[in-house]
Amino acid sequence: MIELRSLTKTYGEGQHATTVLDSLDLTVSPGEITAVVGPSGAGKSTLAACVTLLERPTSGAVLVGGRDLTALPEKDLREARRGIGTVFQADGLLTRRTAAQNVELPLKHLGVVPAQRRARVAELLERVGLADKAHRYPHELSGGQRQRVGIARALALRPSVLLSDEATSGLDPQATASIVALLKELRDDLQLAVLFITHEMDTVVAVADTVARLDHGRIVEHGALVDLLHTPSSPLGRALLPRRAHAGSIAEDGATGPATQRSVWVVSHAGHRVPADWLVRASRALGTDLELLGASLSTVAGVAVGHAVIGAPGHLDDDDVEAALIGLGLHAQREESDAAEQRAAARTLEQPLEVVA
Ligand SMILES: Nc1ncnc2c1ncn2[C@@H]1O[C@H](COP(=O)(O)OP(=O)(O)OP(=O)(O)O)[C@@H](O)[C@H]1O
Repeated sequence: MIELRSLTKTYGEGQHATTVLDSLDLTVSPGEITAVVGPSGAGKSTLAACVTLLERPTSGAVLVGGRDLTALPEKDLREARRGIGTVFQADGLLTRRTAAQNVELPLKHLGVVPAQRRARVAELLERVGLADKAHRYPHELSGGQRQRVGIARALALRPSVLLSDEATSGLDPQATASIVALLKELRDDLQLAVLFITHEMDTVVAVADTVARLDHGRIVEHGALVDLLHTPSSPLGRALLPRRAHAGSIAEDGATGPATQRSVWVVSHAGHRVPADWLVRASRALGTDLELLGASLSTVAGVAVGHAVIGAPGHLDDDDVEAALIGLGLHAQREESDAAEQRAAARTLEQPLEVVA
């Protein structure tokens, strides 16, 4: 487990002081992946540096397994840092060493005897799916494979916490997916507490159990991923599952009549409670057809989540439409947008509708 308590980092002094981390509290439990997201300059890199104590926090505590790292003198810190394995964006592998030799380095520095080192390296490479690449040099490996070697090296000293600082940034989607799968496996098999710092929202949705949003050095939102995705009032929930533009019958030729004669609703789809045929049921309840204008739906942690944009004929009362949708377990919010905006949105549609099984 890793606990950050009132973690504060201020650079400079007096008039020139800048507080980059501001009384930050965060706990990641064993077997949990917590993603920390935030815009550029929010303090993500500083957080990573303070967690490993490469930067000394100005105040506050970093506890790993209940032990406060900030209270330790430099000589004891080295040993305590072994509790945290780190993986960075640049894999940081030594180019003239093989994958096995790179993984072996922390064990060598610790003075582990050669026979044990070899056994542990073999076990680690097996663990990350690279047993057959032990003797390859970094330039002979793909980006994803290099990052796997980095993860194996980070695990060499059996840490209880894994800090991933933009570890998947710059990887192609396939390699990212394979690293995400590996991190989840490690979370479950080794009961690691994983602090996953990233700016990639798609990856957060794929990997995180909980998400914290960092802004100006403070955690301004924090919660379980699925809860955030089901909370339309949550900026983080919205950012994690971006709404696709409207599509379909909002055509330039106004084939279905002027868009102003219809109300447009954004419906958040919380799959565990909503019947699959909710659109048909809502239409039936209202005695008229609702139109599906666009949707972005996917499955997270086995639950269908996402947004749909629907159009309701203008003669319907807003309260009735809302009641029909809410009655089916949906969140519904009427969109204030004029026809011109809707046509623009239709033109900017990027992706086809994803169909959820
Ligand atoms: N050594 C330093 N001295 C003064 N200010 C610093 C120092 N390091 C970082 N900062 C400031 O702290 C703030 C947070 O920086 P940080 O690099 O942690 O943000 P970030 O969220 O990682 O951003 P990015 O996603 O762009 O890497 C920035 O405003 C930055 O200018």
